[in-house]
Amino acid sequence: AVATPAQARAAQAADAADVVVDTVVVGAGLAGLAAARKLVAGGKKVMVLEARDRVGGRVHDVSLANGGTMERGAQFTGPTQTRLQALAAELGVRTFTGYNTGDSVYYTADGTAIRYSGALPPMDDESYQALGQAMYQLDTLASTVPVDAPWTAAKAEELDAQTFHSWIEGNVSNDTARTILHLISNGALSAESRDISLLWVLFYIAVSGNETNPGNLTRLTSTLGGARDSRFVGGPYQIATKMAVQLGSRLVLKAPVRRIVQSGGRALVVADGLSVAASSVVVALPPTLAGRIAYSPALPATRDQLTQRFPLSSIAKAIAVYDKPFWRDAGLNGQVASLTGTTRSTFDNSPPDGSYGALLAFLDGDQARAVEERSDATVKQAVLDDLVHYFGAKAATPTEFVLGRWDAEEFSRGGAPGFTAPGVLTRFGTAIRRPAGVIHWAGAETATFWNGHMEGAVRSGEQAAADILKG
Ligand SMILES: Cc1cc2nc3c(=O)[nH]c(=O)nc-3n(C[C@H](O)[C@H](O)[C@H](O)COP(=O)(O)OP(=O)(O)OC[C@H]3O[C@@H](n4cnc5c(N)ncnc54)[C@H](O)[C@@H]3O)c2cc1C
Repeated sequence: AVATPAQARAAQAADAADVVVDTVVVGAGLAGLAAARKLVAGGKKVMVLEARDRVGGRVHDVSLANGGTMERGAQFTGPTQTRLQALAAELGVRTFTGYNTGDSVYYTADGTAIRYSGALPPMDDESYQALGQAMYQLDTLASTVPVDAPWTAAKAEELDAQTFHSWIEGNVSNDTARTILHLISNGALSAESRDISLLWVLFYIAVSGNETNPGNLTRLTSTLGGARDSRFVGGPYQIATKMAVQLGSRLVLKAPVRRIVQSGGRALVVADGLSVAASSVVVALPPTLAGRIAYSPALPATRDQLTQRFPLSSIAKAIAVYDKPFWRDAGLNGQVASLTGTTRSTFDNSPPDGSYGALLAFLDGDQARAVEERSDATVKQAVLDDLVHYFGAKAATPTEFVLGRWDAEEFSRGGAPGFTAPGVLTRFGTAIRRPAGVIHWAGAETATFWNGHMEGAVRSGEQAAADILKG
C-alpha cells in the first residue's frame, strides 16, 4: 500500500529513534528537571536531554578552595516563592535570611557616599513623595495586568506602546525619583529602562507574588521581605543536582537538541548523538534558545516571531571571597547601590555562619555589555577597584574570585529575566505557552508568578507536566 507523506514521515521518525519514551524534556534547568520529576511521578517514561555537561542551567554553584560554596548564577529567594521553597524543603535544602545588619551605602553620580538604613537612600521630602507616588502608580497599573495573560489588560495597547524609560520621563518630574526608577530597571530586571515595554515591567511587578498575595514593586526589589530576602544553605545548585540524582539514567548530558520533527501526533527529538521518539515534548529553554532549534513542520508564525523578539537580559556576576566579612566591622551590611562603576549593586554573600567573607557584585544591563570584549582578569580588576572604592583597601585582595559571564555561555546567552520591548506582548504574547502540536513550552520566561526567577522555572515545569498528564 502506498503511504501518505505524513505516514512516510512517521515511519521514518520511528525508524530513526534510538530510544522511545512517553515524553522528552529538552533542558535540565530547574524548569526541565521539575517537569521531568512530576512526569515520572505521574507514571510517564521520560528522557531529559541537556546540552551542557551539568544540570541546573542558570543555577550553578562553585566549590571554593576554602571549602565553601558560592552561587555563580541564581541565589536569592523570598516570601511567596512557595513552589521553589517546598521543592527545596522536600529535597532537604534549607534557606537562611541574608545578612542585613548595618548600613547600606548609596553612591551618587559624582561618587559621593551616602550611608543609610532601611529600604531607600535618604532624600528630601519632595523626592521621597515623588518616588512613593510613582511606585504607587506602578503597583496600581500592575494590579490591572492579569498574570496569565498580560496582553488582555484593559490598557494593554497603551501600556505596550511605550518603554519603561518613556513612562518614567513622561510621568515623574522629580530628578531623584526618576534616577532611582531607572536604577530599579537596571538592578531588578538587569535591563535598561529604554529596552523594556512598560507592559512587561507591570507584568513583572504583577507576578512578584502568588495566588493569595498580589505582586508589588517593593517585594520585587527588596532584600528583607522581598525577592532577595533569603538564600539556600549550601546553594541552590543542590536543588538541581538532587533532582538529577532522582532521575538517574533518564537524564542525558552533553546532548544539545538540534531538531524536533513532528508527525502523526508524535515527535522525534534529535540531539547530537541521540534521537528520541515520544508522544509529547517539553521544551524547557529560554524562548530565544528554543527558537534556535529547527522544527519540522515549521512552528506557527506567531510562535517563531515571539522567539525572535524575546531577549534575555545582559548580566555578569562576580563574587570576591575574603578571610573575614571585614565590612561588618565598619557597620556595613555589604549592600551598595551606585550610579557609576563597573558594578553598581553589591551584597554580603558570606555563608550563614560568617566563617569567611564574600561580596557579590552584579554587572547588569549596560555594565555587562560594556565589558564584553574584556578579559576575565580585566573584569576582575575593574570589580575589585569598585569594591575598594565601596568598602576600603581590604577589598583589593580577595582569597578567591568567582566570575559568571552569562551572556557568553553558549547554552544561556544571557541572564534573567527575559523581557519584551514595546509591541511584543500584545502582538505575540499569546504564543508564550500555547503548545505547538505535541510540544509544550516551559522555562522561567514562560511562567506566570515569579516569571524570570527560580520559582517561575519550577512552576512552569510543573505546569507543563500537569498539562501533559491531563492528556
Ligand atoms: C546571574 C544570574 C542571577 C540570577 N539570580 C537569581 C536569583 O537570585 N533568584 C532567582 O530566583 N532567579 C535568579 N536568576 C534567574 C534564574 O536563574 C532562572 O530564572 C532559572 O534558573 C531559569 O531556569 P530554567 O530552567 O527556566 O532555564 P535555564 O536554567 O536556562 O535552563 C535551560 C537548560 O537548557 C539547556 N539547553 C539550552 N539549549 C539546549 C538545547 N538546544 N538542548 C538541550 N538543552 C539545552 C541549558 O544548558 C540549561 O541547562 C538569576 C539568573 C542569573 C543568570
